[in-house]
Amino acid sequence: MVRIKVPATTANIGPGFDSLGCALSLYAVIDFEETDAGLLIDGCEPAYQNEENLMVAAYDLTMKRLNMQRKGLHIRFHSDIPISRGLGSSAALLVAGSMAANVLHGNTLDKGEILDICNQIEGHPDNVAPAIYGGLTASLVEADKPYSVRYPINEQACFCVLIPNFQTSTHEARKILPAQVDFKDAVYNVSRTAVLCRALETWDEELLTIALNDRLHQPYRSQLIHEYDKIRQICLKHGAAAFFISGSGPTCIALSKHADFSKRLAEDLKQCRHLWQAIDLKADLKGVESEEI
Ligand SMILES: Nc1ncnc2c1ncn2[C@@H]1O[C@H](COP(=O)(O)OP(=O)(O)O)[C@@H](O)[C@H]1O
Ligand SMILES: N[C@@H](CCOP(=O)(O)O)C(=O)O
Repeated sequence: MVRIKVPATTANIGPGFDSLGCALSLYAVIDFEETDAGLLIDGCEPAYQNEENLMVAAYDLTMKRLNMQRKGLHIRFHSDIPISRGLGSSAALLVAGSMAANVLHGNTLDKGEILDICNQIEGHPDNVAPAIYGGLTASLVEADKPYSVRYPINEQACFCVLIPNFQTSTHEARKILPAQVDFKDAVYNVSRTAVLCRALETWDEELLTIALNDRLHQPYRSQLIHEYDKIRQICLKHGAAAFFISGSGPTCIALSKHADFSKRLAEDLKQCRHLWQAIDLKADLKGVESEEI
């Protein structure tokens, strides 16, 4: 039996659409045990207790890569990562399933191969890469193959995640994006993404505020997020260095160097309708971990 611990992730980080991502200190812990036959999944909603489950899909694709076939599987699932909120729940499941199959069958695949398998299912590497490697990652895809590099992130960086009481689907939030962008907007994002990676390392607050802006996805997706403007104003009023949509939303993130930033927001959040929950997180630097038990 193997226990997999995998972090939540925030993708895009403002201008780095489908490229930047950071692992966060919020986790799913999942046990995988091979059995003689059948599939048993404990701990998640009945709707997900079947062969369609993303953990199972990633497990099976990894077994295929290993030229093996799954017999039976018992999964015990516990996750603090909310579903369909923009914190990479689907990537966490994929990474856990792929990693489990690998560890239970000789541990012959490296992290690059796990990334490749998970990206095949997820379709973009910006959540799965930090879930695997930890920390801040930048990724690209060339001829269907994902490549990721890791950037240092300043230890002062605090991510106050604001999670509302409604969901949005990543699939739907991708459909509303335009098919083409203005050249000036492309330059706006490319320049900010490059500068942002260094500003996150040095913690240059002036640059972080400017570089964390985006013209590719947030102007469209903010319309799907109830109370977006109100939440943004609250966070900036209380001293956030920057505010951005986590992944495809609806979770938003206030970036600051204050480890208890959520406390500053508590009173104002009571005035909002969508029961925004504020949680103070740090970057997770380890990425997925496995332990044979
Ligand atoms: N416990 C779970 N078991 C199986 N599938 C899940 C589970 N949690 C989430 N999912 C799948 O992941 C999807 C959510 O992924 P997505 O829309 O990409 O949002 P996010 O990754 O930001 O949470 C769900 O619609 C479901 O298909
Ligand atoms: N780059 C993707 C990231 C989606 O992240 P999720 O956590 O919302 O699934 C996008 O912006 O569509």
